[in-house]
Amino acid sequence: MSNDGKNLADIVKNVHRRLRQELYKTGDMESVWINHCRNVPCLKVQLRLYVKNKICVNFQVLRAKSYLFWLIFSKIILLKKYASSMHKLATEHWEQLRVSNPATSRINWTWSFLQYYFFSGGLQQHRQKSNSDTEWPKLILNESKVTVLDVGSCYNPFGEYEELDVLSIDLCPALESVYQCDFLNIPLGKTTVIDGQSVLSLATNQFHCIVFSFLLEYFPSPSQRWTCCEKAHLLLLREGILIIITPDSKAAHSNSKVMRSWREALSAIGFKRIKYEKLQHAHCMAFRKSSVESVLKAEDRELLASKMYIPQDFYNPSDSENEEKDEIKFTEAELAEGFTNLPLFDE
Ligand SMILES: C[S@@+](CC[C@H](N)C(=O)[O-])C[C@H]1O[C@@H](n2cnc3c(N)ncnc32)[C@H](O)[C@@H]1O
Repeated sequence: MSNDGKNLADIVKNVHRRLRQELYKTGDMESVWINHCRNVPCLKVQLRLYVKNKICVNFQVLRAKSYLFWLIFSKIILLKKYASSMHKLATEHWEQLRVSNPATSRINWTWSFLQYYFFSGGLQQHRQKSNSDTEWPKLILNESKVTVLDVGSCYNPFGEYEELDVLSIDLCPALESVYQCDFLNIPLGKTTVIDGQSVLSLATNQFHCIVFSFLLEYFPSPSQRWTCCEKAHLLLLREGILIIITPDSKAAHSNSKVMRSWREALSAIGFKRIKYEKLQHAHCMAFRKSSVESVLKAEDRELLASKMYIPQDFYNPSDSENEEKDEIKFTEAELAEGFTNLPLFDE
């Protein structure tokens, strides 16, 4: 990979690493998350507030406000930089590989699975296989389009497919075709509400497909990943599909324990894994919403949420500046290595 590509990948990885460090320091994932994404969608409001408060006579207060403003502003810049780096990495560097070797592409994989499931009889096959007495509702495609919610979309990679009706959302979108939305905290209700460039709420039982492509490892805690999967279950139509793609450049077996653990957690939510494939740089999985909402006890939920771990969750953050160097200290270092890298391709 070129130096430019490596630099872009470092910007992306550093944001993930910083979140994990913050969580280790404070142990409070809620405040870490609020801090991370606070005010991202309301830069205009922040600027207005700041200008209004500039008349404040108390110098200390003004200094504190300036500092706060600087903090907020630097965070916004950080997330914007992340968005543009991720966009460039995917569309310039990874795209070259997609063209030369289409089998390596998570986008191609997702599209070919959706074609099979929704347009080539896959849905019917799985309905029969499920051996359920339940009367399955007919999953209807509106105008023959598959409704897709692409969470953490960044640059709307699925927008190119005419057969898909895609709602792309991201904490900090790289493009205007992607709506701003914090999926972790978005309210779910009867209708989807969009205001300008932001999604304010999402309707349950609405989507044929939800995509988490390179999303879950962004979160520093297993329970945040679990929350996303629970939300996906509520938002999907019955028999709908959750696609999860997670980066890993190692051989399939190296992280099979992690993938098994995710599968168990998702099964408890009501998702059945119906397709798994290891591509050169990613694990690709399709989960089918096979049951209506399950009622879980609080202690079971906690245990199940912990199953959504990734190896980096166990790093000592004081070592994390030199994460790669320090891997040898961990018993699961082998396992962890694959996940410390977003796909970094050797040229
Ligand atoms: C590694 S990028 C993946 C981009 C794209 N899906 C792909 O496969 O190339 C992860 C994206 O998830 C977004 N993200 C992280 N947390 C999110 C949240 N709570 N709600 C919405 N998007 C989120 C980030 O802003 C980032 O753009």
